[in-house]
Amino acid sequence: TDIPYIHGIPEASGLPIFGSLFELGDNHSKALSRMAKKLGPVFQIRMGNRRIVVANSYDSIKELWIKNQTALSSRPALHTFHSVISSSQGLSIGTSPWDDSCKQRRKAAATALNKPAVQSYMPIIDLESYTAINEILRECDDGKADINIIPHLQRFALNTSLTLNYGTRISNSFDQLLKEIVEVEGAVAQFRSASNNWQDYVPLLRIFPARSNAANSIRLRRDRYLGYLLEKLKKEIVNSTDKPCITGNILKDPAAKLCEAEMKSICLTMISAALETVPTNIILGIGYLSSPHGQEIQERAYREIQDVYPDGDAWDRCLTEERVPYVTALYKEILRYYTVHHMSLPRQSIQEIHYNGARIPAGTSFYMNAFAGDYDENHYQDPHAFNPDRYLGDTDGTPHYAYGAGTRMCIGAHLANRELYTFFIRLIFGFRILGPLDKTYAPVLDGMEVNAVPTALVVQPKMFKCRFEPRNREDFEFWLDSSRQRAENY
Ligand code: HEM
Repeated sequence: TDIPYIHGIPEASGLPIFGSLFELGDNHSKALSRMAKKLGPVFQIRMGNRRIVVANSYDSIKELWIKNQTALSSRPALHTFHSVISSSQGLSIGTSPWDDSCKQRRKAAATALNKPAVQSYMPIIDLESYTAINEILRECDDGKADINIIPHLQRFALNTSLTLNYGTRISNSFDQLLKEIVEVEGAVAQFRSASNNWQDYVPLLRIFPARSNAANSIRLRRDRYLGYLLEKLKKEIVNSTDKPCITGNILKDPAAKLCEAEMKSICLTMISAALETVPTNIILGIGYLSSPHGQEIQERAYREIQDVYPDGDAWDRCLTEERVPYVTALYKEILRYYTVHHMSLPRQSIQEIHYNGARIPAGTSFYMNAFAGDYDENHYQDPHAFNPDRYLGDTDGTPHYAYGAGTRMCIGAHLANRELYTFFIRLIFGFRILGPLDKTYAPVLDGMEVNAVPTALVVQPKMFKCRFEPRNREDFEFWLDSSRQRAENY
């Protein structure tokens, strides 16, 4: 193994050469939780020739990821992703080992995603959530039609990412470029998934070229659209027809200390990071709200929105303030309950870590079983129940591990929270979300079983349908009109 056996940390038994790869199967989070029942919350496993320390409880994650955050600030380099997929456009921030360039890119991106910056992007969230909700309104047939909302939400996420980065919007759901980006980014995520790429752990498997060829073809397709978007923006800047956006700001800023490759890295980070995570949480949240229990949650949220906004101006006011605690609690519970990155993103230590008397050497890989941490019965009361109330009142510390934890925690969390809040305020204020008439399309509600592709990096919701019954069409048209008018002036 890359790192020798670590004394003082229990070890899962495994096979020669493959280690625990067979036992881990398709669903790493589930398999690791099973192993944790025998071995305790923290143990070491071998995946091929890599030794990995895995944390499976809320407190052990806190101890390793937060208390030891300086030591745990790097990311491991994996063959498929780091040598094949990323050889031309560079690495995204979330896959970069900790070095000066990573620090600089992380800092630039974090500045572009801090609170004041995010507030300046709210017109984009206004426009994109308006567009998606308007589409749902046109399709809903006053609550009589069973709707699959996934395509609407994919377009919302992609347009938000593209507009933030390049000032570009795709005006039609069925645009080729949209399909291409969604397909390629989905495939890239598959290459990052730990359970899909045995050649990352067993070097012998790299002599079979099929997987590398597939990764190469995806890389070329990704290069094509990233290049197209950047060139388009550069032309717009020359013609002074560009819209304000992150990449444009960096391109135009002579003081920006980033080279072209670093800027490209930020662009691909922003596109890939938000593309699946935000819409998946919205989709899963809508699925839950459409259930019988979801009806109670919606009605309570609706009442609380009305209490805060008796004049009916929640649609606009949610862009500038977050004043309905129950809706904040709702999106936090959606983030915890579904924890869409079950295994977060892998880490590598840069210093020795002392844990429970064991000395874990620098250079060790660490996996966070975030789903297990977010369902830890020693931390959450009745974790399998969907219950926004757990986030009301004084709640100390990290509410959940959906955004990871520590030094390399998600830097888009604030933007994502604002998107989730805006979307749910608008949806719940505008519609009653109901289950489908055709019950074969009812959503799966279990946080783990809802995932159609357990090997994927981010949960892929199983397809479901639901109905949207406008609470008051007249009010709705008025709100949509206010967003439309703002969009025209944007
Ligand atoms: C609900 C939506 C989102 C979820 C659940 C999510 C989740 C995560 C997770 C689990 C990590 C790994 C953290 C760790 O290792 O501790 C991460 C990293 C990251 N996320 Fe997010 N994310 C979301 C939205 C976004 C958005 C909107 C952006 C930016 C536009 C973004 C940008 C990033 C970046 C740049 C990193 C890498 C940080 C680093 O490696 O230093 N994320 N995210």
